[in-house]
Amino acid sequence: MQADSQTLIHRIDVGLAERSYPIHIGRQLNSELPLLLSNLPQQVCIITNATIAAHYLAPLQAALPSDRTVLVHAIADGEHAKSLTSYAEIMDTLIAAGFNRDCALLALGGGVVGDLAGFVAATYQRGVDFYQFPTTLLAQVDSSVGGKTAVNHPGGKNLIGAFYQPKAVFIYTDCLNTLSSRDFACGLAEVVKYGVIYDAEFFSWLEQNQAQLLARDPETLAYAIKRSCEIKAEIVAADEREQGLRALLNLGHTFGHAIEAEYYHSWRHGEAVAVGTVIAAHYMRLQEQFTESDYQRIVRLLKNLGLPTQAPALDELKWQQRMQRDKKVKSGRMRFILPTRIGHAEMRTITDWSAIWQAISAVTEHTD
Ligand SMILES: NC(=O)c1ccc[n+]([C@@H]2O[C@H](COP(=O)([O-])OP(=O)(O)OC[C@H]3O[C@@H](n4cnc5c(N)ncnc54)[C@H](O)[C@@H]3O)[C@@H](O)[C@H]2O)c1
Ligand SMILES: O=C(O)C(=O)C[C@@H](O)[C@H](O)[C@H](O)COP(=O)(O)O
Ligand SMILES: [Zn+2]
Repeated sequence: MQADSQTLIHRIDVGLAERSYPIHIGRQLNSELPLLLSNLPQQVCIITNATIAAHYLAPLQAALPSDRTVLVHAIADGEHAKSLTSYAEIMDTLIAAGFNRDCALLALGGGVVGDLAGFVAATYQRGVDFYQFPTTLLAQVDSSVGGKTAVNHPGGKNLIGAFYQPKAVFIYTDCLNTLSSRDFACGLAEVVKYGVIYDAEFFSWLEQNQAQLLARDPETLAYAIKRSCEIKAEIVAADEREQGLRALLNLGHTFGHAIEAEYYHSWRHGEAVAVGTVIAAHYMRLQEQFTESDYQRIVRLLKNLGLPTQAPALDELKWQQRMQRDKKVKSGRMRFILPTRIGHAEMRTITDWSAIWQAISAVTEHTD
């Protein structure tokens, strides 16, 4: 690994035939960036929010070729901005500025900005180029890679969207220095996910490197991001449209999305995924298909990384209604990603609601 903060550390390719693209991982918006962006079209729109812009808009603008027409569109900060309203506002901006089909959109931000900008890119004039500049850990390890783009609907998370791949992903790990501890932990929830579903060795590495991760040690972080992107790239290349393998990336999300949809003002995606992962593991433990010791390892690691492991109180009917809107539901039957051991998970159809409810109840925080 290079120690020089100006150079690229890693490049990973997402292999999707003619839609393949690189993930560049470096420390700072660096000297290579102008070269990597030299093929940008004439019209460029950066989509971001004010919090992120305050830190990273100027360096990104400085790295763009100087003769381009650059528009900046800032959305509101927060999950509520991943909406059809924000989507329509960006469309208005692009149309008012006369942006053509050969424009490019740059998503500068976390998962909210990336998912929304990607969906705009997928649909503006039936599809324009877009580039991801993820600035949260969650976006660097997960949402910027793989082409799931979406907005939320009051009925649920990511209900309106498209599979649409970026042209390239540019990850700069020093951006994480300005991220809050809470949002940093959210990214770690998705990092832990990769260990649980796919790579037992990586899970053990996370257990052994908790302190360095929490201290945001650059080399430790670079490895965690690289390994996460490698796993995601491999899964996406094998199953871009989630016909099978890719569904594993949804571990904990059936439960997590229900919590998020009900409590989006107070719960973050990564926090809800952490709790959802615990519920999934607890369900399997109750079925005696997951060991007590693996269950305890997951709970301990998530807790140590600063994540919640207990669900908020939520009515049984609300859980059921929310989970019925999950995109994995097939012929009216719920399907879940369930770990069988650390490093391996499977998708299963479960028709016995009482068994699911038992796992949810056991993991729910009781305030009385
Ligand atoms: N498309 C996918 O595959 C995928 C994967 C995982 C999650 N998601 C989606 O991602 C979203 C969550 O993303 P998120 O956790 O990045 O949340 P987010 O985008 O809301 O960002 C979290 C907070 O961090 C701030 N922020 C961003 N970068 C910063 C920086 N470098 N320094 C300081 N503050 C910074 C943001 O302004 C925001 O307040 C959810 O909507 C989730 O559904 C999508
Ligand atoms: O890339 C994927 O595939 C994922 O499922 C990654 C998840 O972490 C992410 O939260 C995704 O947006 C969930 O997708 P959804 O299909 O359940 O909306
Ligand atoms: Zn997720």
